Amino acid sequence: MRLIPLRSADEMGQWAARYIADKINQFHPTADKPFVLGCPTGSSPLATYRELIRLFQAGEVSFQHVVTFNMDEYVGLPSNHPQSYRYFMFNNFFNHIDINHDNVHLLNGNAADLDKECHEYEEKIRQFGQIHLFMGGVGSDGHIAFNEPGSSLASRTRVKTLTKETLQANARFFDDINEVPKMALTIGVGTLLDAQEVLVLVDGHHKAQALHAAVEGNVTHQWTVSAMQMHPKCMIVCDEPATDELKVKTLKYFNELESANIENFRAKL
Ligand SMILES: O=P(O)(O)OC[C@H]1O[C@](O)(CO)[C@@H](O)[C@@H]1O
Repeated sequence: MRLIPLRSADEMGQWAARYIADKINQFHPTADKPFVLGCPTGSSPLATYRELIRLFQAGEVSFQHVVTFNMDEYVGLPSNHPQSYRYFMFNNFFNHIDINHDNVHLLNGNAADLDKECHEYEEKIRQFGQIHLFMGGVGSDGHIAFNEPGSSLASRTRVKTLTKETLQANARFFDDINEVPKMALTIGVGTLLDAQEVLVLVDGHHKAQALHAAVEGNVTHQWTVSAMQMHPKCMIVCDEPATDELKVKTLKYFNELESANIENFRAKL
């Protein structure tokens, strides 16, 4: 696991966007060989999407041959609801880049048969072989995608009941906490572990315990982000407040490991 300790959420966005753009460009995607990108929603990836749009506008990356799979979606929100993850993705990202909308895959939280929807989603991912890079955010309870505490670390895409902590955290996006859907469709921890590479964004003091669990804790279903310790290629990008619960020694170790890469990245900004 790599940990990239940066200063701020904006800097995280710049790092993650540059990383994703470089991966796409190095892959040389074509219609027959698309780059498959996994996408999260929420506040964590906003700066990354903003920067990816800027890189696209600057001609530094194209999404013409990129296929996307989103991590999760609320159950029961109309697809044009401003808080639906479909709306979020088009509004914050897809409408501003050159992606072919046929290449966009989102879970349908209004499907008549939700289990079938989840099963077919896994099947669609399999048809592309593998997700090349899955970006994710983390909840303050350590959930990755909507894999809440207690989720099987072998889980696949399925329906999940959201915890009270997640409902409270996401209430800020709704007028009233009672409007937050209580269930979601989410890829599983196993789905994420199958990706070739995972990039996790962790920002803010309220995520400090989750970051501690991810980096210094044991692998446990109580903090599903900790399963990323078992991934052969996982990079966690964080800001300063998120490191509040890390041991000084841990932070020093990762700072030293990544200092040349971070200096190099800052020099190019
Ligand atoms: O980024 P936020 O809004 O803090 O939410 C944490 C994560 O939990 C989710 O809401 C569920 O996957 C993600 O969208 C997000 O990355």
